[in-house]
Amino acid sequence: MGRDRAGRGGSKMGALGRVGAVSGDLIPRDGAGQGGRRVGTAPPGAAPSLWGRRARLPAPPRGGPGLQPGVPFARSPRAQAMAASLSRPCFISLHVPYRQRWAQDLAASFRFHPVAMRETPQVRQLALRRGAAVFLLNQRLAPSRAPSPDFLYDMDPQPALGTASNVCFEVEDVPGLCERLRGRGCSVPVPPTEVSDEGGSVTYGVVKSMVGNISHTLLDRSRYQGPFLPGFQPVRGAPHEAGDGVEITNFDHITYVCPRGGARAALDWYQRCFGFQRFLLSPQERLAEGYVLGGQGVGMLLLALQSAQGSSGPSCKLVLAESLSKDSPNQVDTFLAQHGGAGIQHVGLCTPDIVSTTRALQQAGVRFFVPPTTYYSQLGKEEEIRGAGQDPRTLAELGILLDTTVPGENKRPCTDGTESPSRNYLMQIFTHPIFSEETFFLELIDRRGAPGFGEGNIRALWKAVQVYMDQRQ
Ligand SMILES: O=C(O)C(=O)Cc1ccc(O)cc1
Ligand SMILES: [Fe+2]
Repeated sequence: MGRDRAGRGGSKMGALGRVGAVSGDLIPRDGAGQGGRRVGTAPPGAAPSLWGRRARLPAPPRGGPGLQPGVPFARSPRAQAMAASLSRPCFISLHVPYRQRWAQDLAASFRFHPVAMRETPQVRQLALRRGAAVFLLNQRLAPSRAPSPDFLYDMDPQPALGTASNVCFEVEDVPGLCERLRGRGCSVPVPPTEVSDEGGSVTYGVVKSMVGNISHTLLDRSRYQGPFLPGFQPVRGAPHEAGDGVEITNFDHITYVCPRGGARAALDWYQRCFGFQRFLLSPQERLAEGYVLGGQGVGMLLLALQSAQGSSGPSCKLVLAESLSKDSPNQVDTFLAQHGGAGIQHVGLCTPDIVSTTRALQQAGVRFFVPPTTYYSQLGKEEEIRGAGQDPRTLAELGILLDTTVPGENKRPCTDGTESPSRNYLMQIFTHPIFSEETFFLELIDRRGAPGFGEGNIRALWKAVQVYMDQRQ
């Protein structure tokens, strides 16, 4: 099992179980990181971890699993065993074709900070971080038709266009999980591999999902004390995050576009292979059908699931979208056509202050979808926004959507007879696609007690994208 991935920059890599892993060419050959060295101890003067502190687990949601939006169902013991320790994403990999503009946008406009870098003659990999949200940007430095084995912690999706193709989860037992997944018929293109440098060692493997080009890196970094991952050099002088108005704390959810008939199959796969649990997006969702949005030119099926809240941190939400629309073009079918198949359509970034973050990002040049003009004037919307304690003019000016999960039910009468603001609502805004095609985009989401998704917001997004696409035709 495993393989040597020798001679690639900045780290020692070896097939697991072998003694004397081949050393990488940028690392002094002093034996550090090989057998005999004590792992798990920080080297003297080690830089602080760029991952931030590991989150302490909030208590799991209580009451009626599966009956409320955002609350997962109980798992079968088999799924529970499989799920043992999938964390929320460590990083999401973006791949950009040779010579295409990259990184500048995420760094300059989205205010993600370059924190660690790895370069070989063939590839450059740059980690960009904001809060606990880390994107790994990958690019080839030379043209080639063959898949490059040179991308560390990932596989080469050989992109013809920019794509977000890998989600990395932290797990406790990489070899064990890879073995179990192989036993379930999954393809494991990168078998468990150990990589080390002076900060310690990590083990990772890459498994292909059954959705389009999406793969998952399974990573154990419990024995690593360095700033990012072995093989990466910290980027010096990374700017301080405070004070630019942008507050992004972590990845909230990842939304996939699946081919027709594919969402249910993907749901089954994530339940069976990763032990993810289904949850209802909204109270209107019916278990057997999923969340079907129809009418007014919208046609989409959504299914949602999340990883178990294990010992390794908060869970990861996945939303699976499938087109039911006969109208074309629409955002889901257009994604499939331009992306060349299923894949990650957008990533939701959590913010505790969507107004300030949207404003700061707009000033930095980020373009957002504009909701239909009727959104803020629809019956009851202004009251809903005010009831939530937000200002309708500000939200309209910035294009932020607001949805209370169950309109009307959240208002809590105060003892003096007035109503206090609704407590359970969420606010969202969606960026234009970040690559040159109409495929991958980002979302800001500010959750105020609402763990699910809002029907009004999804409809408004659908329409906003539709208007944008119609204009570009
Ligand atoms: O509301 C959200 O944030 C979602 O992620 C749901 C969703 C899924 C697919 C779309 O094309 C639009 C919205
Ligand atoms: Fe989303």
